[in-house]
Amino acid sequence: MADRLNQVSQIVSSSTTAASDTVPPFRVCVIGSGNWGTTIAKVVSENTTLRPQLFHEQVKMWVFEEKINGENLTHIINTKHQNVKYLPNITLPDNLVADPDLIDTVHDADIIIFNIPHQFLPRLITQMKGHIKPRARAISCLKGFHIDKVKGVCLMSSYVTDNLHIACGALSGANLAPEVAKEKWSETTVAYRIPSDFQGEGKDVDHAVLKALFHRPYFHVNVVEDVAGVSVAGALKNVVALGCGFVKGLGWGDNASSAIQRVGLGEIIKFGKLYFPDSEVETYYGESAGVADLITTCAGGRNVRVASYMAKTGKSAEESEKELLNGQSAQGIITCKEVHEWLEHDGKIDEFPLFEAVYQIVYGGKNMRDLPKMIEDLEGIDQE
Ligand SMILES: NC(=O)C1=CN([C@@H]2O[C@H](COP(=O)(O)OP(=O)(O)OC[C@H]3O[C@@H](n4cnc5c(N)ncnc54)[C@H](O)[C@@H]3O)[C@@H](O)[C@H]2O)C=CC1
Ligand SMILES: O=C(CO)COP(=O)(O)O
Repeated sequence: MADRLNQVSQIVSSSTTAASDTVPPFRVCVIGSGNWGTTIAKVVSENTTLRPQLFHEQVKMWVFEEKINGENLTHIINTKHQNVKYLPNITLPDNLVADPDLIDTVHDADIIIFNIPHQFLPRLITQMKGHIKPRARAISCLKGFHIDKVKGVCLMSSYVTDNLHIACGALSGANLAPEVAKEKWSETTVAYRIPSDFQGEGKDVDHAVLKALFHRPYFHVNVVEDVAGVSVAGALKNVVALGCGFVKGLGWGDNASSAIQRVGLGEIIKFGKLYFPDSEVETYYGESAGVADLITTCAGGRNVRVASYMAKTGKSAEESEKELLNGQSAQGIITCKEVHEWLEHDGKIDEFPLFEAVYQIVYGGKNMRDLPKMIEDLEGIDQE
């Protein structure tokens, strides 16, 4: 692995770079500083230090500024090298610089990594318009969809491309941030399609460059082209995780959780193939972004914890998220609504009974004890 990554650096350093606004060493920035945003910023900052021919060492991380005990979070990150609110007790590299100014963070970046709760993306994109390099490249680590009544269900990476006119891929996998931040081994999938204005090997971002940016000894990267499959799986597993959290909170055990995951995987693939026919079934089974992320999230993610708390306390999803997560976001709460709105608009609600059941429990006051009835065809069976 080290040899392959060194080869990339050599190709880049030996190439004659054309007069272009985006050439190596690439400047990298991260938009977002939550639990995963800060973790990924740590990962890439470690790699930019290691590979100076390929990347500028400094990585800027845009922070939605807030006060912690009267002090700016950016100041705390830049002086104590810790994100005390969203990733406490993890030391961040010195070359990672927190910046509260979005435009200052992105204006000179060649690689923009989006990593915020997905509901905030449209507002940030609006602010970024006209302030980025025209040939910047992007990777979205977001999990969720944008629903457009005309275009339909839209990937976050497509939202970036449509609005900023830059190529955007996706990173997703079985990656609970606290484990990655502690450098416990995990895998991830990076999906990126080489754009038509690709400048050539050694002069532009390609799969090898992305591997060099994200791969760490504790964070193993597989790079593929299937942006849709990676993104759909990442978004929808959060909805399934809410279902698992309900049965977990009710004390129904592992068998029940597996049943939800089984149905959930089927609905994820069906949704993917229906709305993103180019997405590959192999991605859902064979990549970390597929079934592995489903399993890890349903075991110990925030969505499962929030839903379990709802089951135990009878509190709403929003209250539970607020009480449990200290400002972090359980993205399934919003995603199940997006999915419901789209399926209703498209007349396909009946084909996705688990997604609809989760939506109805979160927003429609349905009883989570009825989940089995809501997702199985029990016609002709007497219900006790
Ligand atoms: N945390 C995890 O384990 C993983 C998360 N993800 C995904 O990564 C994305 C980002 O998640 P996290 O970094 O964990 O975020 P998070 O759930 O920790 O959210 C907190 C972040 O949201 C920011 N925020 C709050 N209000 C805001 C506003 N009005 N505008 C902009 N930002 C605002 C906060 O400043 C903070 O940086 C999500 O889509 C999530 O599903 C993916 C893999 C792992
Ligand atoms: O996406 C995740 C793991 O890959 C994190 O899931 P949660 O948001 O449910 O913690």
